[in-house]
Amino acid sequence: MITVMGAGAFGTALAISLAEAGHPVTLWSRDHEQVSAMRLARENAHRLPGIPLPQFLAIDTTIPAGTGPVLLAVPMQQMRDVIKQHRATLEGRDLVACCKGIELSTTMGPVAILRQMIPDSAAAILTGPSFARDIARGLPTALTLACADPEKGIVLQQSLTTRNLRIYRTTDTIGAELGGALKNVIAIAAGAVTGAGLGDSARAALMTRGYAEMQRLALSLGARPDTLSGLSGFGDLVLTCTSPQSRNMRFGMALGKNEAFDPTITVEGAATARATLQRAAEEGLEMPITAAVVALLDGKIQLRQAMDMLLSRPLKEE
Ligand SMILES: NC(=O)C1=CN([C@@H]2O[C@H](COP(=O)(O)OP(=O)(O)OC[C@H]3O[C@@H](n4cnc5c(N)ncnc54)[C@H](OP(=O)(O)O)[C@@H]3O)[C@@H](O)[C@H]2O)C=CC1
Ligand SMILES: O=C(CO)COP(=O)(O)O
Repeated sequence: MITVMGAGAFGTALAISLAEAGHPVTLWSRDHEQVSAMRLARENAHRLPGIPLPQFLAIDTTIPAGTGPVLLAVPMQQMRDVIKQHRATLEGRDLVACCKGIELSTTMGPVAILRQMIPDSAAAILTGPSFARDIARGLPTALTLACADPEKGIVLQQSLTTRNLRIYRTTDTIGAELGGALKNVIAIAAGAVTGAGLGDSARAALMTRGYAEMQRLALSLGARPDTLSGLSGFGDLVLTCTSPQSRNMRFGMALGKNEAFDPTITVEGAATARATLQRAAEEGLEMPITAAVVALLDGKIQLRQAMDMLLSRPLKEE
């Protein structure tokens, strides 16, 4: 039995794909009302409207006991609390983080948190370019499964691959989690540039220099270059910085247009930008785009000033 914790857009999409592949799957939510509504309507009307839930997908507020893998598809800043509350049930099981970000209070990534909280379990992360709605509609997607234990990695890769989820494997958990976390920060910046109407050329420059920032921090923290250039890094950066399906990009677009953005929508890049800047400072690294995103979020500068700051930096070699 595979358990997916978090009946948000991503958790629901993964549960649909896995259930349709014939796996016994339980989709867990903390919310009794949401569970009743999903059971009745066979739809997650709040987070993934218009997509039917397979009849054989179980939906519950209780995590089924057993030994099957557990996918944690809750937002990054909530993951530690969720694990704390369910630690006894999760102990000894293979745990797969399905979130993208860096914890603000500790600057730790999801795999590091899993290892710290439940050291007896295998800790992995599933990440890469994939919109929940695309997965749920059965469209083809490719993801990266990172697990430091190569044998566990193979088992998880095999059990989570479905007709429309093609999963690649790596042991580089640092690279995989940082790629997914940092691309959201750059997507906010790309959205801001787009929202302000600064043009596709500016966005391409920003994505490229943003990628350089991602590499700078990730390589300094021990990531492998090929992970950053793979699905979880470059791949997800491209998707998120070019599609208004991305909430991080849409949030950035609102910033660029000086418009309000619905605060109930999950935008992982905002807290992660602050955590990233803190971590970069500890490493003695400059991350000017991330710094500009944080200053914009804090209302310290306007977009034009952010662009001027970036454009007036000392000229250097690429
Ligand atoms: N959406 C996408 O296309 C993709 C998302 N991701 C990643 O997946 C992660 C989750 O995002 P997504 O599913 O889109 O987010 P959503 O906003 O759609 O859903 C978040 C879910 O987490 C639940 N949740 C939040 N806090 C808690 C808590 N303390 N205890 C239990 N459940 C909680 C929410 O429950 P409730 O409704 O009760 O608040 C909700 O079901 C993010 O890190 C995101 O980056 C990755 C790839 C694609
Ligand atoms: O991570 C994602 C796609 O890979 C989803 O991006 P958003 O969280 O910006 O919607």
